[in-house]
Amino acid sequence: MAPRPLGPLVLALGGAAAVLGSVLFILWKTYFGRGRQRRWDQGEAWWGAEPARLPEWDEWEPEEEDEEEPALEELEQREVLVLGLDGSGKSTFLRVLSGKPPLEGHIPTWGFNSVRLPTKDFEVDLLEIGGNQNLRFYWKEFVNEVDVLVFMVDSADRLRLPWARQELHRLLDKDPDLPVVVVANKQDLSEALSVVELQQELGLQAIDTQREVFLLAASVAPAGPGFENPGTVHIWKLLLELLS
Ligand SMILES: Nc1nc2c(ncn2[C@@H]2O[C@H](COP(=O)(O)OP(=O)(O)OP(=O)(O)O)[C@@H](O)[C@H]2O)c(=O)[nH]1
Ligand SMILES: [Mg+2]
Repeated sequence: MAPRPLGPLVLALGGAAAVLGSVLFILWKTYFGRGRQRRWDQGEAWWGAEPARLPEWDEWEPEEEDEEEPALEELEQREVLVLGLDGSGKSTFLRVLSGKPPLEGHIPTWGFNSVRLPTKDFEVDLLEIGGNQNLRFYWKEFVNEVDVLVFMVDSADRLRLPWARQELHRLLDKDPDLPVVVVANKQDLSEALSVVELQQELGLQAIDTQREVFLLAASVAPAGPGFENPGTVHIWKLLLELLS
């Protein structure tokens, strides 16, 4: 039997991803697009909607509030964007950071995935955008909105390292001042490239020395027992330093 043509299906999936990406982009822009201000200001919904209007009847009297609600303590926000090819370990990183166990297998992120982690001085929003090829197109739209970029690399995925390199450099070109933490993930795997090899493969040695680019070896979810350093702690410590 002749193989069925995949063209229409691929087109439909591509179209769906494009629509999804646009919607996500709009959501992101309204959610993140107000700089570093707190986004849940009193009386305002987080998506920027108008607060509900009260009816304007003459006889209508609002009930007197006895006590004012105590103001929420203002904590500044910091934004970290987590990007990298599909399967590099972004969702796993967010899960482990927020104290959850890694999921079995790869469940692709078809859009955004975020966690908010409080610290003593500020709250850190970590936001992953899926690494699927259709979503990568939107990555560059977000780099100017954040304080730090984490770029996750699967150190054992040798075949796709040139793609990772290309995407990383596109992002570096987009915002020359953005601090970047490149995570050489999956160091627990025997076929993983070392940090020195990755520095070469990702073209990091050629980057302007003024620029803040860090390359950290990690294994955010080691396969099997016996791998001592899970690798999220030193990434988190570096992020806190960069965000302070
Ligand atoms: N061996 C090993 N596997 C890992 C590690 N980190 C993540 N994985 C596995 O890699 C697979 C993909 O991880 P995800 O976190 O879903 O990847 P992702 O970057 O979010 O992928 P997309 O959402 O598709 O962009 C999962 O099966 C994880 O368990 C690691 O440090 N070592
Ligand atoms: Mg994911």
